[in-house]
Amino acid sequence: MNLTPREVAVAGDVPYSIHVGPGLLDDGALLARSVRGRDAMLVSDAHVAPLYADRVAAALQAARPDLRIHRHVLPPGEASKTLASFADVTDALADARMRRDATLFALGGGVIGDLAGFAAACWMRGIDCVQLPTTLLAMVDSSVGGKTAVDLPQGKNLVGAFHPPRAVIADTAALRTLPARELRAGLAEVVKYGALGDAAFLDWIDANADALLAMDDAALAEAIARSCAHKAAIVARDPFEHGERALLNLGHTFGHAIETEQGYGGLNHGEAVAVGMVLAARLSEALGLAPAADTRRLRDLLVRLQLPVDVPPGLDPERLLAHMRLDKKATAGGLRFIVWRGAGRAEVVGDVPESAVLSVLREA
Ligand SMILES: NC(=O)c1ccc[n+]([C@@H]2O[C@H](COP(=O)([O-])OP(=O)(O)OC[C@H]3O[C@@H](n4cnc5c(N)ncnc54)[C@H](O)[C@@H]3O)[C@@H](O)[C@H]2O)c1
Ligand SMILES: O=C(O)C(=O)C[C@@H](O)[C@H](O)[C@H](O)COP(=O)(O)O
Ligand SMILES: [Zn+2]
Repeated sequence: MNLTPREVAVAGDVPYSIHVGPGLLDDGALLARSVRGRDAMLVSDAHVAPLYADRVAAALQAARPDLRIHRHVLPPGEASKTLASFADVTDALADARMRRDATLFALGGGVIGDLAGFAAACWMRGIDCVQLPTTLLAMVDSSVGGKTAVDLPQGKNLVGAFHPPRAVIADTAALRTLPARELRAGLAEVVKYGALGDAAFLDWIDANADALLAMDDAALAEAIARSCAHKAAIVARDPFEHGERALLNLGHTFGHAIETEQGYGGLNHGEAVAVGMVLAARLSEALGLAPAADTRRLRDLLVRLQLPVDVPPGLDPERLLAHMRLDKKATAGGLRFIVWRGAGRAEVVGDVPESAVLSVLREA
C-alpha cells in the first residue's frame, strides 16, 4: 500500500488541494505555499497545541522567515464551538492586527476547523484559511468542503458560512496521538461515504475493520484518500448544498438532534452520526424504502467498529423531534431526511411524516 503523500483536488471557483501523508506538518514549503501576506494566526485547542503547534510554527518560520506567526488556543471539545469562542478568535485577530492578506491556520479536529474557519470567513469579510486536520474525522470530512459554523443551544451549526479553505494539509502521523474514541468517531463518517454512495467501499471497510481499529497506517491512508475523493467530488458538483450535497448529511438529522439535546456534552459528533445512520436506515425501512437486512448489516458494521448504535437512555423522542424541526434541511413543507436504500444508495426525501420519525425514535 502506498504511504507516500497523496493529493486530492477539489474543483470549484477557487480550487484547492487536500494533501494527505505522514509528516506534512513539518513541510514548511507546503504550509507556506498558501500564505500571501506577512501575518499568520495558528488557531488550535489545548490538547493539540502542545503536541503540534511548535512544529507547525517552526516549519512555517523556516520557510518564511519574514512571517509573523500569532497563536490562539481554545479549550478542547464541542463545548468550544460557540459564538463566545468565535468572539475570542476575532478578538485575537484584532489584537494581532491581522489584515486581509493574513492567513489563518486551523490546527485541530473538526471543532477547531469549523470555528476557526468561520472566524476566517467573517474577519474583514473573509481571509484565507488553511485547514490542518488532526483527527480522523477532520481529515475525512470537516476540513473539506468549506462548511464552517458554531453551535447554538438551540441546534448544531446554526450560525455559519461556506468558506472553502485555500488548502487542506492532513498529516496522518498526527493520528498516532489521537484517543481511540476519537478514531472511532472518524470511522463513522468513513462508513457514511460507503453507505451513501459506494457499496464497494462499504465492503472494503467491512473487510478492513480490524486494521482500521488497530490504526494500521496503510488502511487509514486508504480510508482517508477514498473518503476525501468522495467528498471532493460531491462538493465540487454542489458546493452550497442545493441538491446532492445533502446526501453527506446521512444520519445527521437524528445525530444533530441527539447532540443538541445532550447539550454537546454526551455523544461526540461521529458517535451521534453512527446512531443517526441506524435510525435513518430504520426510518427508510418504516417508509418501505429499504429491507431490514440492510439496516442489520449497517448496524453490525458500526458495532464492529465499536460505535454506539442506540439512542442514549433518557432522551425524550418529542424533544428530539422538536430539534429536527430546526434542522437546516427542513423547509416550510416539513422535515427532509436522507433515506438509505441499501449499500451505496441514499436519497433526499421530503414530507416525511413526523409520526414515522416519532415511532422510530420510540422503538429505539
Ligand atoms: N464542516 C464540516 O463539513 C464538518 C464535517 C463533519 C464534522 N464537523 C464538525 O466537526 C466536529 C467534530 O470534530 P472532531 O471529531 O474532530 O472533534 P474535536 O475537534 O472535538 O476533536 C476531538 C478531540 O480530539 C482531540 N485531538 C484532536 N486531534 C488530536 C490529536 N492528533 N492527538 C490528540 N488529541 C487530538 C481534541 O482536542 C478533542 O479533544 C463537530 O463539531 C462536527 O459538527 C464538521
Ligand atoms: O459537508 C457536508 O455537507 C456535510 O454535511 C458533512 C457533515 O458530516 C458535517 O457534519 C456537516 O457539518 C453537517 O452540516 P450541516 O449543514 O448539517 O450542519
Ligand atoms: Zn458529520
